[in-house]
Amino acid sequence: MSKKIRVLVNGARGRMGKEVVKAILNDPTLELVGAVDPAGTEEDAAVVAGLPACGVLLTGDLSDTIEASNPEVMVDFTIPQSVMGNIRIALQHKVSPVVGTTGLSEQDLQEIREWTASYETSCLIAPNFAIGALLMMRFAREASRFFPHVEIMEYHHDQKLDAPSGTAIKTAEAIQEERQKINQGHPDEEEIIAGSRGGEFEGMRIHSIRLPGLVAHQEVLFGGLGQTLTIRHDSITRESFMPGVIEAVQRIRSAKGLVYGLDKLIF
Ligand SMILES: NC(=O)C1=CN([C@@H]2O[C@H](COP(=O)(O)OP(=O)(O)OC[C@H]3O[C@@H](n4cnc5c(N)ncnc54)[C@H](OP(=O)(O)O)[C@@H]3O)[C@@H](O)[C@H]2O)C=CC1
Ligand SMILES: O=C(O)C1=N[C@H](C(=O)O)C[C@H](O)C1
Repeated sequence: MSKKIRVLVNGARGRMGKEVVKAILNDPTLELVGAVDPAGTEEDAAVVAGLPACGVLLTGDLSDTIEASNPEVMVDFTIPQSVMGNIRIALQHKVSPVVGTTGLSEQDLQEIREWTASYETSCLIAPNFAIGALLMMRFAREASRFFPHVEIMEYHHDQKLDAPSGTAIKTAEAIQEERQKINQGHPDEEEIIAGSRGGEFEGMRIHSIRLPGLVAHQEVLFGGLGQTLTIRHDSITRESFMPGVIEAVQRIRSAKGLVYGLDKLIF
């Protein structure tokens, strides 16, 4: 059997981080070598994730942990405020980041692109790792050729920090690349309550719903003459993201520079 890929999980106590720790420990091609979260509690990462102990303890400092554990890949599910710093630290150590954390701007992506070039290390930024969500984005892009009038509704749990979701932004970008430019809605429409029409992206409206009980869901709604088309994806549990995360970890070291979107790595 070929050598296992050495992986560090950043944000290992979080909702996604715990799921990733489990997925890595259950995959025979991967080895968990580090688990970072700010409290650095020194608890066993597997126990925190609900499995029997694996011997990897939670630590608090990313640089120190990279130096001590020598990972090849860092999986990052942290928070929008810390992700840029984390990516830079990983790249400086020639560790490839596989990043699920959302909230990155176009300018951030450009900066990461430059870092990957100067440190000669690849990096994946993937706003969504669920294969069904990638297909939803692809189908939405295709549909927008025939239905240019579109609104995006994204639904998430109420602990989410960023709005709109990374997936909604990526979907809007994909549609914008494909459809003819149009102005949607009535030219004289007026918002009686500010924000009622949602966020605006290149003439498209994005609506962000936050409620307990939700995980991650999105509808792309198209309207045409006498008809509507709805393309919907639901992540019912966070396990939905794990096959994509594992594929990404296995493939990122063979990629070059910044890869934006898991579709670019696997389709
Ligand atoms: N791409 C995808 O497919 C998906 C992306 N996401 C994205 O992943 C991110 C995480 O989501 P989720 O797991 O729900 O969030 P959580 O809040 O549950 O987890 C984030 C974790 O990161 C920790 N953290 C905060 N700052 C740092 C830091 N500097 N270094 C290391 N760890 C840190 C937090 O610790 P503490 O609580 O102590 O601050 C927390 O344990 C979000 O941006 C979300 O949008 C989520 C699902 C799928
Ligand atoms: O915060 C989440 O939960 C999710 N975030 C990602 C996003 O912003 O698109 C992916 C998924 O929707 C879950």
